[in-house]
Amino acid sequence: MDSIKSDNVQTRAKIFSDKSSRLQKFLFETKNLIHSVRTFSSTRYPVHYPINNINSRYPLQASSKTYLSNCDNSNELQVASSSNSISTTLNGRTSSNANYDSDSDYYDEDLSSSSFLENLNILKVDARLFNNKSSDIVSSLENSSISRLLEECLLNSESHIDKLIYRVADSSSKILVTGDLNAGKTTFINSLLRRQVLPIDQQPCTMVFCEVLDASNNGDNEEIHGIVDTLKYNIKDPSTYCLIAQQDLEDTVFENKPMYQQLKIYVKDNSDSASNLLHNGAVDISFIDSPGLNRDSIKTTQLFARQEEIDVVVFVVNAENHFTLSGQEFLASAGKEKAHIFIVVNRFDAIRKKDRCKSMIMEQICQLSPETYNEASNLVHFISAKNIFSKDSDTLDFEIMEKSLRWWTLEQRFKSKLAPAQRYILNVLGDLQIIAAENTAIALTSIREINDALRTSTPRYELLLERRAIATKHSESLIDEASNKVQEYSEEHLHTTISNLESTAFNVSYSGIFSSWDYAEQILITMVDHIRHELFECIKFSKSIVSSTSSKLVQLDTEREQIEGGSLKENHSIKPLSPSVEDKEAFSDPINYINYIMDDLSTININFSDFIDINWEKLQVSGSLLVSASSIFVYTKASNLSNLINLVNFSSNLSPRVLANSLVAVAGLLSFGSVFYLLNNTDATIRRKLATRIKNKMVSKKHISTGVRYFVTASNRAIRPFVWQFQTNFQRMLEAEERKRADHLRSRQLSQEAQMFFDELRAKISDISRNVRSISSDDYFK
Ligand SMILES: Nc1nc2c(ncn2[C@@H]2O[C@H](COP(=O)(O)OP(=O)(O)OP(=O)(O)O)[C@@H](O)[C@H]2O)c(=O)[nH]1
Repeated sequence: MDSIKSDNVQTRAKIFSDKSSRLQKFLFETKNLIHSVRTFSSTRYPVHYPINNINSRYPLQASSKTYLSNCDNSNELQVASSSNSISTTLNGRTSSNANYDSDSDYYDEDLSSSSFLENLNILKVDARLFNNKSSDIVSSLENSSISRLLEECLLNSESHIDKLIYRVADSSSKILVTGDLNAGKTTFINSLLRRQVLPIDQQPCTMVFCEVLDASNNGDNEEIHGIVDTLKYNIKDPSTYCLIAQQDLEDTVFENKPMYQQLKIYVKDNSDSASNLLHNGAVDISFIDSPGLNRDSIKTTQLFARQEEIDVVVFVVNAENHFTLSGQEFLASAGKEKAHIFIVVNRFDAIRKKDRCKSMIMEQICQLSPETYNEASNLVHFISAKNIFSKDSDTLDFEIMEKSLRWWTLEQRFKSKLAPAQRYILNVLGDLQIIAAENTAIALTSIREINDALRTSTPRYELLLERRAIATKHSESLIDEASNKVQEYSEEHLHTTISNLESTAFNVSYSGIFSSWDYAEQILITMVDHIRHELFECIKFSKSIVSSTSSKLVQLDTEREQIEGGSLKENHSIKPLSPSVEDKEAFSDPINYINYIMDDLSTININFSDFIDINWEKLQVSGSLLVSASSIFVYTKASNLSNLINLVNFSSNLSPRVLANSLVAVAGLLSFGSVFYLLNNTDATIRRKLATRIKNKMVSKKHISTGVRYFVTASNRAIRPFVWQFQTNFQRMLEAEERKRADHLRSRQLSQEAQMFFDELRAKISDISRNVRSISSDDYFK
């Protein structure tokens, strides 16, 4: 009683307010932390669950264990491990099995538990969800899916913290007054208010829950609100309640027609603040008068008492009846929620043998609620509520009870409002610590593995770069080599062909002067055909060069494939050139050009001059002889022979006749010889002349150089795809390697980011946990 007397409500209220605002701050900080984890998980790095440990007998993976052993204060994790007292789950709900009123060491659990992972709130929920029938589902879930589950849990946790913040900030307290029929519950409340607010009757009369609140909650207006649906009730929205006139209150309370779930009665209490319980400057208290317990009402009242807002349950016992069966049943049930019940044994004035009554009732309390019995001096009061209204009566017991109730309400307020929030923060932070430790370990492992992979892949990458440079150069040189070969061969071959063109027609038979024309035609065809043939020989050679070069490139690509080692998913290796599909397209241009040359050569017509040798020396001899012979012949025939002889006489001592005959014979012989000579070499002349003309045409039209260019270009064109493919394959191989390296670097950066994030998270968790734990209840309960 001394402690009660010395109780300073204002001081306690100040302590409460201080703790409340600190706790609110830490709730906000915890919420921000959870939010940051959720955001980090959804945007940067899917946070890992220690999912493999759910069913494991081992509490943590080695890495996490290491962390825990290094943790500056392992209690903060172990706080979360409290096996029986964890009242919250990470889906944001408070467990109905929570028993945070059971003792004052509610956050000082057995810290030696090694299997706190099994008690990880988040995982406990998930493990139950998945482990029932389909444990395979867990292992089949992608990390990202599990992360999404975590994000959902975190979101729920954030909204639960919002509720806790609201609850911690709420300065009001609710006292539920219940008990047997006619025990004097209403009289008790009226006595506390020092005012006949609620109707009283000798018969059981209260049919509805009536909450009495200070009018300051309703803008200082005294009003009675009949509420049909308490969940929808909004004091600012008149459509959510019915205004009940003061004179109708009695009928409404006695009959509750129409059916209200609850009445809210706003009253002004004009007594001084020290004795005003409703609005006493420290805590705003409201009283809820409930219908007397019977078969019909007990369940409803039990449910009502279980509500979070109910800080204190006052059980009113009729001293004359002691505990009825209904009363006993209620206490047994309420004891599961609230270990301590404030018991008011009323109508004590009507008891004659007070001590006997007291000891009998105390015995009953000892059986029904041992915790209450242990605190009986504060929690069990024998009073006469009615006496408050009679001036002569002794009200000391009532006043003591009143102080006790106020003290107990404040104490319970701490327990019901602050302690759950405190415990929730520690539990959530404990869970986050485990997740952070797991993720730090995973991030570190990942960084180590990536570094190893990068270390291994760097020499290979450098080798590939080197090989590519060599291979590119080599493949390009193969093209140049091929071009040079084709060029050299074609040029030499075609020039030789043109130079030796004449000899190609030796096989054509010459049948004499009268078939010279046919012979010339045949020669022309033969020579042009030969040129055509030789041009195609050049193409053949070019193709052979293409083929051998492509084989070399295939060989190079095979060597490349060996370096690749089958690391690429698709096979792009170069296929050897099939003879059947030798690049017709690539060689279509030179073939067209050959046809063009052929067309051009076909314009060469046989001329008369092709039969005449244009050798001037021969032509002079033959010509002079022919002229002499012809002159002699003409002179002899045209003038007369004597003249001729005379003429000869001047020049010779021969007899003129002999001389004339001789001249004719000589001229005739010479003329015949010349013609014979000319006609006798016609085939050679034709061959030479035609060969020369063809050659000249070939040279003047630059057919050889152009043709060679076509062959070189066509060979290049045929080889180029092989070179491209080979170089592309190398490039693809390098790109795959670069992609792998880029992936590694990206993953490493993410892992490093994650490591930093979780390191910081762990530090912040430690910080908040320490601060939250420092909000001890000790100073409050002294
Ligand atoms: N003698 C005596 N009678 C009391 C005392 N308190 C209440 N009563 C009487 O007991 C009767 C019932 O009182 P209520 O306050 O209506 O009882 P209740 O528990 O609210 O009744 P229900 O809610 O209807 O169950 C009334 O006639 C009161 O006058 C008391 O301390 N001493």
